Amino acid sequence: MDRISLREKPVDQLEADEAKAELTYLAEEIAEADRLYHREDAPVLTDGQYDALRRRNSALELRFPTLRREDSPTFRVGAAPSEKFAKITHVVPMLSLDNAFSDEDVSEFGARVRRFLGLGREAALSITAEPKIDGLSASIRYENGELVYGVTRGDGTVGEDITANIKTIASIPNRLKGDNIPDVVEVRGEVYFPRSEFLALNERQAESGGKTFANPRNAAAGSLRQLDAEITRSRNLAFFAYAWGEVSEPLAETQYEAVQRIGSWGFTVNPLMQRHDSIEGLIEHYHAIEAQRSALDYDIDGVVYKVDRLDLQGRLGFVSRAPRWAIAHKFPAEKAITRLLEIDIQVGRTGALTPVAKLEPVTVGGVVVSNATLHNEDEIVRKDVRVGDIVTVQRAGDVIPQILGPVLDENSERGEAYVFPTVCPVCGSHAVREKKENGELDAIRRCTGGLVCRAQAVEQLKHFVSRNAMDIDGLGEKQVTAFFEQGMIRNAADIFHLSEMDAQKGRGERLRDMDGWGPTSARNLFAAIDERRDVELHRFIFALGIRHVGETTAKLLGRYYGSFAALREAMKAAGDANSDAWQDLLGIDGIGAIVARSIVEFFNEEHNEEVIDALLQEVTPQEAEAVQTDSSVSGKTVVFTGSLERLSRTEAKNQAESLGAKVSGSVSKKTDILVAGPGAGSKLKKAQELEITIMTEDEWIALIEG
Ligand SMILES: NC(=O)c1ccc[n+]([C@@H]2O[C@H](COP(=O)([O-])OP(=O)(O)OC[C@H]3O[C@@H](n4cnc5c(N)ncnc54)[C@H](O)[C@@H]3O)[C@@H](O)[C@H]2O)c1
Ligand SMILES: [Zn+2]
Repeated sequence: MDRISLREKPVDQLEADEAKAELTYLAEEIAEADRLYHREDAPVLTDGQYDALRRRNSALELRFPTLRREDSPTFRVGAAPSEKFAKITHVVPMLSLDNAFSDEDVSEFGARVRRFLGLGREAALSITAEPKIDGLSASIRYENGELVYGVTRGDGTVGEDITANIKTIASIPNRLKGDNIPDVVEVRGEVYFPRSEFLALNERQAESGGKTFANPRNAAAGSLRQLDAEITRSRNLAFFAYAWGEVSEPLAETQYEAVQRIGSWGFTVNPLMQRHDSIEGLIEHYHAIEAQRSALDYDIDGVVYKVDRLDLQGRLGFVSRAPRWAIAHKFPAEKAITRLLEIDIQVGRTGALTPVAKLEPVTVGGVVVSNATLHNEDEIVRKDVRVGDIVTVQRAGDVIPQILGPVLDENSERGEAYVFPTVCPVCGSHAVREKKENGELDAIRRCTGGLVCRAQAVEQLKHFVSRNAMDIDGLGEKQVTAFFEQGMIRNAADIFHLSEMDAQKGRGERLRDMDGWGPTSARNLFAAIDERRDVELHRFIFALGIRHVGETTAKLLGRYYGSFAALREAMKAAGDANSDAWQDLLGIDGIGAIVARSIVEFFNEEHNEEVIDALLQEVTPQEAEAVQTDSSVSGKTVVFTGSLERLSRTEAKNQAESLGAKVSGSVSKKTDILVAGPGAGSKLKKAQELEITIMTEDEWIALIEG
């Protein structure tokens, strides 16, 4: 999700219309993140990124109160319940919490509460502090001590009915214990996934081909929000009670006592909950909890403070999505220090080379980390991370831990600066960084050996056989992946040997004997493959999977060069940046420098050449559909410039091409005709210098119609 990069402009420098646009953007972005996180249990942002979006939104609304949207994230909690579940409306809404990120934020919270209540600085104010459990909240309703239903928070007003799932959780009683039980009580708290179970769950999931989870919170959400409660049961979820919803009688006078009372009914309440009379006391306890964090069997992401007296809570009430009497003091991201053993380069399915740090295993926030990302080449340089260094690793509530940088002192003995490979570690082809539109280098280095690179093979093969490429009947993504996995094809050329290889196999081992195949379908497949041996040129070019070359570019290339041999020869020549071939390629209307460079790199990578040679043994791409060769402009190179009045640019271009002309975007010695409309500038001047035939639009039309 590239879109989430925060706009950098300081809030106090924004104009109202900019702020308005940004508020719209933030509302959409946050709503989408909420949906993915709360409903799909599949977040795409880190919690840090998400919190930053919300903070920016609040800052904007503070500065431009009138621009606050009706659907502002400030008013919203969570996400609407999923259609998968029946809905239950909360009698008492389930809200979120405001966040504090620093000690000052906590002091400010205390001051705010005192101001609101009209309490002087000396007046007593007791506040509880307890871990903020990173799971998902649920409300469980009891009538006369019997469990009636369980609900998720949903959007705070309406939640999802998860009664069957809740009943499978051992730490949630089906019947409340003791004799001190209200007629009606909704116990609220957090369902979480014990850490001790988390790694084991992921291992089991991976083995059985199921979904693995990024962290215990997602595992908890994914396990609880199941249609099949037996799956929930198998997951050993746990629950901490810390709050309540509707009650038929007051539970106690204070938060602390109310929670202890809930505990007496058979619920687990958190043993780290304390009461303090000063902000200093709270912050001290915060640090004490933080220090134990990695030893706890549950993930926590902060400490929640709540005004202890329930009568004061009642007076303080709520602001939009959170109570005024509570705040969550979030922990900074978790860090640890360890040694960087090695930098591994992994090649992705699209050829991207990603550096992965191999670490001496270390526990970060309760999870053993032995791999971390280094993002890309520039990051390694910027942080000057070297193999052998002691480095700081961070895990910020998200999936992949990252390396922050080396920890150095005068005595550090360091290795050489890391040199990022310029060849693909998988296939040995060149790996290059593209220049972007703005002239900067792309952060990602990619393998150019698209046709030979094992890392890219499956994706390449899928593309090769796809509908708009070779379009082989009966050979789709599924089949080609299966053949690859069975070792029957490694690259595109192998497809054309399938039938031959198959014929050499013994009885019971041939394709016709395989699951899902039979004599007819196997025969049909081989026939379909044979039929595509004389594929159209543009399909063949597209099928090669050259980066940036889509169907349109493939057609342009096909039309311009006419045959595969001509294209290939020209591209080899274009490897020389001073060549006419390179200028020619750049001149093709519709092909920019980035695309051109990528094509040339592809054809000049020797590994690709081998596969192209092998392919050409099997496939004979047809010459581009014969264009009219007897027209007055066939074979001529034409450039259009200035504004055209009778034809649109595209029309003029298509027409010229269908008459066998080549349309170029720039004037060179090779240009035969320049069609110049009003407003023509530098191209006209250049054509005059080169003494090229110059025509008006009318003259051009007369020429082609004549
Ligand atoms: N990564 C993403 O895309 C993404 C998207 C949405 C939300 N989030 C995460 O969720 C947070 C916002 O979600 P939220 O609205 O649930 O707010 P929140 O998680 O910051 O705080 C409210 C919740 O804390 C929970 N909680 C845990 N222990 C508690 C305790 N002892 N007392 C009271 N409540 C306790 C309750 O479930 C409550 O609903 C963000 O700060 C972010 O970390 C991430
Ligand atoms: Zn490669």
